[in-house]
Amino acid sequence: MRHFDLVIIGTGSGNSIPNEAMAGWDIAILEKGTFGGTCLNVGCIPTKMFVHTADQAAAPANAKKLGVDAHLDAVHWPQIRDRIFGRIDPISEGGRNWRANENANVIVYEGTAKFVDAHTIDTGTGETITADRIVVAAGSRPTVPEVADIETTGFHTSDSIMRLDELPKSLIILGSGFIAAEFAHVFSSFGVQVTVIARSNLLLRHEDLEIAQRFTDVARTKWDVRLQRKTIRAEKTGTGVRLHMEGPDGAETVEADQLLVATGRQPNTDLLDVAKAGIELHDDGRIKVDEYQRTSRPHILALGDISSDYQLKHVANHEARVVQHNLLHPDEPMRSDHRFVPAAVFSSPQIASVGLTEEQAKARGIRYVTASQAYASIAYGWAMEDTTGFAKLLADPATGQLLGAHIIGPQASSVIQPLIQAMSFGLDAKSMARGQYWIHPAMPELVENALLNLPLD
Ligand SMILES: Cc1cc2nc3c(=O)[nH]c(=O)nc-3n(C[C@H](O)[C@H](O)[C@H](O)COP(=O)(O)OP(=O)(O)OC[C@H]3O[C@@H](n4cnc5c(N)ncnc54)[C@H](O)[C@@H]3O)c2cc1C
Ligand SMILES: NC(=O)c1ccc[n+]([C@@H]2O[C@H](COP(=O)([O-])OP(=O)(O)OC[C@H]3O[C@@H](n4cnc5c(N)ncnc54)[C@H](O)[C@@H]3O)[C@@H](O)[C@H]2O)c1
Repeated sequence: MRHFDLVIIGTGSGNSIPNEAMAGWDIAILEKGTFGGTCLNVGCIPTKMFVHTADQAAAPANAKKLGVDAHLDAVHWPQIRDRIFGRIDPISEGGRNWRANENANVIVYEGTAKFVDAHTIDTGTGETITADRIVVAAGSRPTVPEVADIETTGFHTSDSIMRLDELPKSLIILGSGFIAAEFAHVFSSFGVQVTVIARSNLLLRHEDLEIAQRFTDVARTKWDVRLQRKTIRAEKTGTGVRLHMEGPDGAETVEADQLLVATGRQPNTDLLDVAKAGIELHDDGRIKVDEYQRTSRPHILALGDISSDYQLKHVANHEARVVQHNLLHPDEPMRSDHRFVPAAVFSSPQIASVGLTEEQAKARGIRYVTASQAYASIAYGWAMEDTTGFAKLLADPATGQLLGAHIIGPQASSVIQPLIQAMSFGLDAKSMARGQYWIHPAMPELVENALLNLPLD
């Protein structure tokens, strides 16, 4: 049986761990799917390439209020799809070739790995291997909700929807989180009739309440938004799919050409038989790790979606850097820093957030002051004629330190970055607002004014 110094399961963020300092180590990398993992192949990167294209497709309709008559002539779905994957697929293949053929100390096993015991792994290729240390970076996959006949009716998830043969005329999106919000924007901007079905009374319910409320209000002007619906059954029709639901007004149905299920993601621990390694799990199936990314078996480390509180690529990458350091420097390990984890929803409008929501501050009994600033009241907001965007901040009244920042509106994912920086480096709101120039009349004036609006001494 072949023995390795290090085995890494999963080629998403896990693939970034082997570096030159490990050139003398025997390393095995195990992958069951497409090399490069979720973000590159079916996640962040293709979705944002579609979102940018959707922003362009939506631009003519938005230009009207500025006095510009423009018209969207056509959306060439196959060309868009092939442009995006024509760029991504070679990157994945190149990454695979580099690891498999050009890294002298790395062997790639392409199969579904399973633990045999805490040091032994069945690679799923017919070969079983052993290792001194193991990194589990096996990610997550879409959850399919319990809806009668959904499997036989057929549906898409984020894994398949971006590779459709043709653009549907209509699309039902089941779910109301990140993926639902982003794909609703993409497909509706391409002219598809979109219905979004939510169990709760708001879309993006994890956001600060005022942000989720505003997003839901705007969404209702563009998409058929059905809130507080329980989906009971799916049914195949001559042209697509019909869903049977229970809602506030009783039973109802909705039909479309295609169905996208976007109801969350589950960790891939079940595929790995982790019980055989004696690794402890959370109730939701995630691997339990300590601040050094060590599992309950200290020679096994875990990172990213399979263990993290956050299903975000920048978090998986951060945790991979921590794991890499701790493998190389076991006597001087570093801790993961999850204090100020930002996230953005690349929909329309965009949303970005970091730190506490107002509801979390209240629930935890944390003292806070809050202030908002509308895009409509800054000069660049006038330029864009924005009427719905705003920034909302929470700060500690005693120290002026920021506790949370939430932005809904144009380029929110970029506009929020100085607030993430201030929180990460402990800059208080007043020093931040008045201790630097803010380029006039640019979008970050939204942040400057929100900071100045905070009722701080
Ligand atoms: C549609 C979508 C859009 C997203 N957009 C964003 C975004 O804009 N920004 C952001 O921060 N995050 C985004 N995310 C989340 C982000 O993609 C994930 O948090 C991140 O990719 C997780 O990385 P990972 O390394 O933990 O897992 P992954 O990248 O999923 O890698 C795990 C790998 O392990 C392999 N594997 C699993 N089980 C086994 C096994 N038993 N044996 C061998 N191999 C196995 C899998 O095939 C996979 O390749 C998005 C996710 C989706 C689905
Ligand atoms: N921009 C980004 O960073 C980005 C983009 C996409 C995905 N992601 C990551 O991927 C994860 C998965 O995304 P997601 O949108 O699938 O999950 P999510 O957790 O964001 O949202 C899932 C939604 O589905 C709802 N839901 C669950 N079961 C349901 C049912 N039976 N019927 C109707 N609704 C139901 C939930 O209430 C929730 O609103 C996200 O949590 C996020 O961390 C990030």
